Amino acid sequence: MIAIHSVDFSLQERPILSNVTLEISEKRVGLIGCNGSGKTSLLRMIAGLQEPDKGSVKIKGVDVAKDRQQAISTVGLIFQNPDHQIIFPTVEEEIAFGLESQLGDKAEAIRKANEILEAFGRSHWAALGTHMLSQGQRHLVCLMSVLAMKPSVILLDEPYAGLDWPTSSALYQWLEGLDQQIVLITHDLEHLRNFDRIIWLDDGKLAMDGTPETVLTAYVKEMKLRGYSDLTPETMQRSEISKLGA
Ligand SMILES: Nc1ncnc2c1ncn2[C@@H]1O[C@H](COP(=O)(O)OP(=O)(O)OP(=O)(O)O)[C@@H](O)[C@H]1O
Repeated sequence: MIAIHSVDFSLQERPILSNVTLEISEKRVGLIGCNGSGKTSLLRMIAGLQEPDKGSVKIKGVDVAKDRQQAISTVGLIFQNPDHQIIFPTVEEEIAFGLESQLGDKAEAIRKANEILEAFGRSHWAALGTHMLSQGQRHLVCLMSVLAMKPSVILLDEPYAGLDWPTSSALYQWLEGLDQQIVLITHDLEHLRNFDRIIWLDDGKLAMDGTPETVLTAYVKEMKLRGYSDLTPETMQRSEISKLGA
């Protein structure tokens, strides 16, 4: 469903993603890697918010960077930082905004916004100012805004960051029950144990791609190796990742 072909992307002449090719049809896909390895950049590309310098990203055959109208109803991205997403003064307006452009009906959009608020036990938030909420609460508003629109692909960048334990558990169960395809970035590997596929990015390149058992095991081993040693070029050479051909 998601076809990423030979993608290169640089910022200020620094390579961020190099020759990334992936065909993703699995329902639950985890994206892992160290800080700065290019995970968010790749997710933004799948959402069509960033065009690659070279190569293409298509969902169901649609080039998501070129056909924005089609992309908006197909794919939803929940940003790592809610302040990059929230634009409206109240929670209800924020959630209803995307729904209104999707449905073309304000009253129906407001009804659906309140439906999702109720599903998350947050009906009392509807009239609250978005600026009055904590960072974790604003994150939940972003999640509800995207989930309410039911895109066929949902992209989540660190969705559990900043959420308290009950909200995090509720979100986990909510995501498990969704029929949509999910691509999720997280540093909390426990959330990925039941996933269908894990993609590991390292320094903008594909390091490993496979089942959680294979990839998470290799990743943890590599991270321990990096954490316990000084990362000289020699230790990098000896590390697992060089054996993986990354
Ligand atoms: N606007 C920007 N200008 C310049 N460099 C940027 C910009 N945005 C990201 N980068 C760089 O691109 C690289 C990849 O960033 P990206 O956010 O994709 O990594 P990430 O794997 O999601 O990291 P994290 O786990 O810390 O969220 C980083 O080295 C970062 O410094």
